[in-house]
Amino acid sequence: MTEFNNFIDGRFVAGRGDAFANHFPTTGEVIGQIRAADRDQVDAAVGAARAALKGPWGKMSTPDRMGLLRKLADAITARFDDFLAAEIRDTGKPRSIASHIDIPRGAANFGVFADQVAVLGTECFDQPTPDGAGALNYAIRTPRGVIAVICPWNLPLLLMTWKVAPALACGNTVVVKPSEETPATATLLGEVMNDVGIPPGVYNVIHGRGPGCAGEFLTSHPDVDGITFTGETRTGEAIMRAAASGVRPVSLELGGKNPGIIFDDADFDATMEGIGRACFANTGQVCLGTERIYVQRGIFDRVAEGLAQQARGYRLGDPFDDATTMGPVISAGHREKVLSYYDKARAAGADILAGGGTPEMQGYEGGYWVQPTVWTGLAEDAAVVTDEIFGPCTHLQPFDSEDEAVALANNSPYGLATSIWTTNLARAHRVAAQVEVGISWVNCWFLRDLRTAFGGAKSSGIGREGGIHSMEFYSELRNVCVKL
Ligand SMILES: NC(=O)C1=CN([C@@H]2O[C@H](COP(=O)(O)OP(=O)(O)OC[C@H]3O[C@@H](n4cnc5c(N)ncnc54)[C@H](O)[C@@H]3O)[C@@H](O)[C@H]2O)C=CC1
Ligand SMILES: O=C(O)/C=C/C=C(\O)C(=O)O
Repeated sequence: MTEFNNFIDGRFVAGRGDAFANHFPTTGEVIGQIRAADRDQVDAAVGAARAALKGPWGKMSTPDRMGLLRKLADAITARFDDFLAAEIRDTGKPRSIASHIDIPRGAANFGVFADQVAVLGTECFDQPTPDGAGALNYAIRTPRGVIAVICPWNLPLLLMTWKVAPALACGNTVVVKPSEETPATATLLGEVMNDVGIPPGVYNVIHGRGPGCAGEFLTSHPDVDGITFTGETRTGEAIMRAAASGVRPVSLELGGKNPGIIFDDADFDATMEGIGRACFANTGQVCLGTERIYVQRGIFDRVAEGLAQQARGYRLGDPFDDATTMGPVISAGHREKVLSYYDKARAAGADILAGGGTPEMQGYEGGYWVQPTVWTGLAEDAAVVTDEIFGPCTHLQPFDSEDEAVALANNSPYGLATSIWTTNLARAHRVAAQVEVGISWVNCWFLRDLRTAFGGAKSSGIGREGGIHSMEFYSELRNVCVKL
């Protein structure tokens, strides 16, 4: 059984907070024990991060830091199989997904932000003065300081390094609080940090739950200079309240109820492939996933049947078997939440085109399984159509006109992402500009260029990360005005 310890100031230390079990979602068996950090240990982690800022890390040149980030990318790749096994055991996600998305992106994030900091410039202004000599204003970029990184369980290494890499690139130090469901890859990264020579205190990991525990101890710590978070909107609100004390900046990437819009001129096969992934990839546990689909009436039945067939075609099972295409959801609690929506859909009179319950899983009876599910026929104010479910399920609704599709898509407090499927380019541009989201995909989904702005509108978040936008959050500009 693996013991997940905290990583503070370059050393692994057993937590003095509560201890709780880590489960393998495929079977439900206990595979590890997490020893949460208590308040003093969170304090020690923040203290170590502060000391590292003042120490060798704070004094290191940007090229040297970039060199270490590139080494980190290489070192993750060198230990690819260890990271892969750790991620699969924590999440139950199929190897086919983790080996193509989670672990490669975990490494790539460090390379991308090393490149980004290499081309980072600042502004400069000549200023006329009454004496005619002028002044020169130029900005220098300073790290924000100690960054708290609060992560979810759906893409643990990918989302954690998406924040840690730019934070370190800008010269900050970090204290990471991984999800209590997925402690493994953040812990393993501690070993890699030591192996490549990242100074102690630059990267710290504290384990534990959120409210009243390590998460809250960290976000409310007065010596934290900024907080970055991905997860549920209500948690984002709690973190924002904590950040108000001390006026600390936050970057929040929150929930979604993302609409897909399919026009009748779409390339049918490509659309079905893309929208299917958008609904079911990672067992629907992707904040960008599509839980509402609006289909132009003429092709509604064909799309509905195509999607239902896809849902029925998933192969659930052993994540280490390459034939497996869908894993369980993350936990017993999350399964209960997802299934409660399956019940609500049935009670509200949905047409269940596929799934709608729990699969028979011989040999994996204790696992957290749910069936990939497709519904239609519900009103737009049904809970299944309004709430983020975060499971392998979606609801289809017909529309007649472009304006109606846009209005339906925008009828949500969330605004994270959309995908628009059409061969009419003018319409694609029009609709992409009108849907109130941070990310509009046209004829694709989850096609990521890591230089682009990533984040949500409305209740889906505050701020953008990615490329220069990450640099803006993880550094501060100081203007220097020189009288000539
Ligand atoms: N990427 C996303 O958008 C995600 C959305 N979710 C949604 O959120 C629901 C709940 O899942 P959870 O894992 O409970 O998400 P969550 O948002 O509560 O947890 C995410 C992280 O925040 C921490 N946290 C929770 N409360 C905190 C607080 N008051 N202060 C500081 N840290 C805190 C947790 O320990 C975890 O590390 C899911 O059912 C799903 O609908 C969950 C995970 C990811
Ligand atoms: O590609 C990314 O950087 C992020 C993808 C997914 C999420 O943010 C999420 O599911 O929370």
